[in-house]
Order: sequence, then C-alpha cells, then structure tokens
Amino acid sequence: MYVIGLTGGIASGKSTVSKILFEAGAFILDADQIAHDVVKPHSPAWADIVNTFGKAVLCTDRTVDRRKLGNIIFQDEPARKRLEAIMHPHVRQCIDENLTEYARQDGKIAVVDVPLLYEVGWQQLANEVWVVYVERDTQLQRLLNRNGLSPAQARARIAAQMDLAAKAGLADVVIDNSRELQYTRSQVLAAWKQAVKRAALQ
Ligand SMILES: CC(C)(COP(=O)(O)OP(=O)(O)OC[C@H]1O[C@@H](n2cnc3c(N)ncnc32)[C@H](O)[C@@H]1O)[C@@H](O)C(=O)NCCC(=O)NCCS
Ligand SMILES: Nc1ncnc2c1ncn2[C@@H]1O[C@H](COP(=O)(O)OP(=O)(O)OP(=O)(O)O)[C@@H](O)[C@H]1O
Repeated sequence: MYVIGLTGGIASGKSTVSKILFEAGAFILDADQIAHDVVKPHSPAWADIVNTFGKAVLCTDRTVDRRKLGNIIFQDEPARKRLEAIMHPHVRQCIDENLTEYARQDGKIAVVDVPLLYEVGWQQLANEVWVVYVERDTQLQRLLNRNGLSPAQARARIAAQMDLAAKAGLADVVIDNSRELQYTRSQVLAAWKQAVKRAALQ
C-alpha cells in the first residue's frame, strides 16, 4: 500500500486538499476524525480523559466537550502533553488497522491526514509527506473565520504546533494554499499525477 502523509498547520487547508485527493481516487484517513471517534463515552481513551481532566470536561450526555477541553489544553502545555499521551496511541492504532485493511484492496493510494505528523514523529508511516502551506496572516484569518476563536486563542493554537515554514522545509511535496482554490487544485492534481507514477514503481 502506498501512503501519502498529508500534514500542515491548523486551518492551513489539509481537508481542502484531501477532498481534492478523494475525488482523484485516493483513500482518505483523517486523524482529527479518528481522535473524535476514539473518545466515545466509556471507551478507554474517554475513561483516561475523565480520570485526568475530571467530569467537568463532559457534556450532559457524557460525551467529551471538545470546546472545553481545547480551551484547557491550548493554554496549558503540560495539560496538552497529558492529553496527547492519552490520545496518540489510540489514534495510531486506528490508523494502522485501517491501512492494513486498505492494503487488502487493490492498488489504491491512501492519504493519511495527520496535523501533527512531524511533531509526533510519524513520518515513517508514509512513503512520502505533503505539507499544505499557507502564509501566517492568512492562516490566522481563516482560523478566526472558521472557529469563532479570539485572536489570542487562535494564536495560541498556531503556537502549539511546529512552525509551518519549517514543516514545508521537511516535506517531499509542498502545496501552497495561500491563494485562490483553483491555484491549490491545480498544484494538487499535478502532484497527484507524479505520486501515482511513484506509487506504480513501488
Ligand atoms: C483538543 C481537542 C479536544 C479539540 O477538539 P476540536 O474538535 O475543537 O478540534 P479538532 O479536533 O477538529 O482539531 C482542530 C485542529 O487543532 C489542532 N490540534 C489538535 N490537537 C492538537 C494538539 N494536541 N497540539 C497542537 N495542535 C492540535 C490540529 O491542527 C487540528 O487539525 C482535539 O483536537 C483533541 O482531542 N486533540 C488531541 C488529539 C490530537 O493530538 N489530535 C491531533 C491529531 S493526532
Ligand atoms: N484557498 C483557500 N481560499 C480561501 N479559503 C480557504 C482556502 N483553503 C481553505 N480555506 C478555508 O480555510 C479554512 C481551513 O481550511 P481546511 O478546513 O481545509 O483546513 P485544515 O488544515 O483541514 O484545518 P484543521 O486541520 O484545523 O481542521 C476553511 O474554512 C476553508 O474553507
């Protein structure tokens, strides 16, 4: 199974790129979605979160209140590290299981969208890594428009991640999503053509 690791920064455009890749024929795995799925009430990760952060981070239906948990962990680095220590083994296990399942099906390429791929050191799960880059001011503006955060909260979330230009420096492929969608789409489709050729040579 040929795997593209898709990463970038918060609100840099990973979902936008993965949608284009899905339409081009890729399997898509989304680590954020997996992170939401593994905290279903009474799952092991959910129990660890309740033990660590208390029942105050639950909604009335016992699901994790992600807004509340986000507000805690993005202004308290030790708390963020504790949440990551709980979550990442579960997320990784789920990614590995899905990739094993996909490998049974023929010849498709899998795209694994992991925002923290470099921070967590999971580059080895991919044959190649793509970074979705955006200029800092545009990233902040898109994050503010999307999440209804205050500028200080949005900056804290960006600061909790490795510098995006540094990620771009490590990437096999960089998609610049600073401009209009059509510009992004044409870069993605050109890079996809090349990746299909590399996958065929594997
Ligand atoms: C903090 C949580 C509850 C906030 O949930 P919420 O629905 O508001 O945000 P969502 O999950 O959609 O994440 C949005 C973006 O935040 C950024 N982000 C999430 N967790 C982290 C983190 N630990 N460190 C830095 N950035 C993060 C990512 O860029 C992500 O794409 C949630 O993100 C979470 O459980 N994070 C810990 C697990 C994790 O590290 N996930 C990242 C992928 S493995
Ligand atoms: N080229 C673009 N022009 C204008 N808006 C864009 C562009 N690309 C993405 N956006 C918008 O920016 C926001 C972030 O994009 P997207 O959700 O794809 O990022 P992401 O990296 O998947 O974010 P996260 O990992 O934080 O969930 C969205 O509201 C999206 O509609």
